Amino acid sequence: MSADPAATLNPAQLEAVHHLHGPCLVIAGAGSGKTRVITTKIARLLQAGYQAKHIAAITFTNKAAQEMRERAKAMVGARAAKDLAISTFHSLGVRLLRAEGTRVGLKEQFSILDSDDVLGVLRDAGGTTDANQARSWQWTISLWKNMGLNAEQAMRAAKDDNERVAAVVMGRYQERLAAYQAVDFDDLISLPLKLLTEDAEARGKWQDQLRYVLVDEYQDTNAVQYELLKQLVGERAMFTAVGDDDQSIYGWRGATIENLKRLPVDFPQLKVIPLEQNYRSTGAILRAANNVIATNPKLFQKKLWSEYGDGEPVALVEADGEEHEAERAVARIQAIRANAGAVKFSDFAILYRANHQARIFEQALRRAEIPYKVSGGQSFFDKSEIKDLCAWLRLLVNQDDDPAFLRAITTPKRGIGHQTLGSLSQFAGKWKISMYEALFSDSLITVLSKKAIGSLHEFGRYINDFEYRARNTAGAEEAKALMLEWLKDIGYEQHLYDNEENEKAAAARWNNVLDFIDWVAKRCGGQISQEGGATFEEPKQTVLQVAQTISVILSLAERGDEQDQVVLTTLHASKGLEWPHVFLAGVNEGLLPFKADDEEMTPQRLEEERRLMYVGITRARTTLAVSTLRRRKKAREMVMGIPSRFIAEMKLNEGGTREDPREKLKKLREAFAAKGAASAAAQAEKP
Ligand SMILES: Nc1ncnc2c1ncn2[C@@H]1O[C@H](COP(=O)(O)OP(=O)(O)OP(=O)(O)O)[C@@H](O)[C@H]1O
Ligand SMILES: [Mg+2]
Repeated sequence: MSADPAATLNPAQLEAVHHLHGPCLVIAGAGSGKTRVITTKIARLLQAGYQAKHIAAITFTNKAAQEMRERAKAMVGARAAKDLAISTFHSLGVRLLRAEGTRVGLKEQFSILDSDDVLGVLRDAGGTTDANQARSWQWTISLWKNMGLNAEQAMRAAKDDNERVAAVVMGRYQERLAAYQAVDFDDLISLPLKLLTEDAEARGKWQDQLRYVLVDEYQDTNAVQYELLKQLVGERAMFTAVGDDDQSIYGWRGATIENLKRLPVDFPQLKVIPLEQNYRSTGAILRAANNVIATNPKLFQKKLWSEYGDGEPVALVEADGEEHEAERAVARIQAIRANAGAVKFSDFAILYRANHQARIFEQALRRAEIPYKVSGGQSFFDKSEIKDLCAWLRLLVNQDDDPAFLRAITTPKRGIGHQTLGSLSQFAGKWKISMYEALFSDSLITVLSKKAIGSLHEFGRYINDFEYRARNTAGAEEAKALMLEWLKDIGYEQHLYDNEENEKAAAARWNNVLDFIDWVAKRCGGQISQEGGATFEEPKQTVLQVAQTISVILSLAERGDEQDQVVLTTLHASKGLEWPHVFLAGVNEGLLPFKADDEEMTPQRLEEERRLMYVGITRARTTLAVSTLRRRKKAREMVMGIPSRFIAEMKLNEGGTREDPREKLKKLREAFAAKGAASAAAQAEKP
């Protein structure tokens, strides 16, 4: 361990790190080093004699937990770090239930239901096959559970008939979970809470086990999590919580800022420490962030300043549509990398409000051969339907690609069974040829029936025929027609509907397929009509040529250096993280602030969206681009894009020279001293 783990902290951070004998709350803006306080404090606690296993740090996501473990490891060494209990509230809950579940009526082996399982149980409990109905119950019941309500209490709290029905379903749902010996995610918090509240012995044991608790992102805890924390720390109240009320973005999931207000009431000895220096962002970025959040009512007054100077102004990108926006993002990445030395791909993040916004960026990044990863959501190209289609395209390009062959021949199913394919594969292995080549071999008859060979030949002929057509079809419109014909030939749409549990999911997949087809077709050139009606002429390419480039792009992206990738992520999942270069996409009314068509925008919702914008801006260290769409796609239609009110609130044209007051003072003093020295020198020169 380094001599003093806190060597590079400022006095306020040090105060938080060294405050060991009582509860401590660090409340401070983004990038002020709150998480750094937590990791350093872990080292400090070890130094002060705490054993690692007695220290629990609670983070908001598994990823954050992993990162904190890495940081702790670097600071205190792998041995000490191993025993630290660094986890999310949920995984801490799992640990408690695995150890003590029998005390709250669980068998030793209980199961944890994921969201799909829960929907299944809810449909059963509510006697419906309607997935949307089940989803709405799931939502309501989860909120109730997070507020600490049981079914009876929920019934009393219910505001209308819908909610009363939900409360009845909740009762039946809980009965079923008990019968199945299963818990859902919310139970992972509420059952440990019940345990610690009602069982003094268990409470004593765990308070003795986890002697010091640290909580990051405290503003996003919900009521049940807060109660659990209270039970864990008990009267001794040895804990440090850090948070920022301006970054509370999970109100929709039951997180409540009340927890911040309650802390000093429940723990009168609480030491509250503000941090004011930001170590993350340039002045220009910080000013934009401060300006936006200033519009929200304040719980705690915070003034953030940075020593880093103004830096580059925040860039405002105005794009003609989603595709243009993605091109602009790619161009920025390329320009920044070209202009500055040693900029890695992993220095860039593209942030957006909703998952579906990722796809167009993915496609543009692929086209530019820039490695990327979609964090906290599924990549478009990892979706099974897109992988299916890519397998077919790969097979067109190279019939000897066995994995692609296997995927294509089995999706959709065409009555060729596993046994047939197994024999074909063995035969191919024996003769060291590809499965495709094996399929046309005369001696295949020694291992397969005539009927099986007949179906294999049919598939082989189809591939040949498709390849021939792909070789001879060029231009966007023609390409699209060919590909739609192909999908019809192989019955792909039907395949999706046969394999998805509900129609909505199948329709969503089919939509992805159509998007993919459009994307491929556009690359085939010719007369292309752009979003919004403009057309232009591109050199024509055949479908086969395009399939070739796509195959290359696909394999490139898969081989890409795992670490060095542009990050695509939602604003919610970006919390706590930072990148040198951030591109904030789709900053439009309706998208950010997000507003559903049937939704009435309450002031509370708007404030939460504004905090989300604040989170987004404050992820950036060196450059920030905020992008807005002049036109945007809404349900497959183009609508006019209205710049988000948050853009005006950033006040990008104002200021730019506003200095850190301390900097200003220092300069004044220096000027004064210089002046004094000059006049002294002038005096001295006088005869
Ligand atoms: N005293 C310090 N001196 C230099 N750099 C620091 C100091 N404290 C923190 N940093 C750096 O500043 C950046 C922001 O710190 P950190 O992530 O801890 O802030 P935070 O308050 O947790 O931010 P957020 O609210 O976004 O979670 C990190 O790169 C961190 O290493
Ligand atoms: Mg943090």
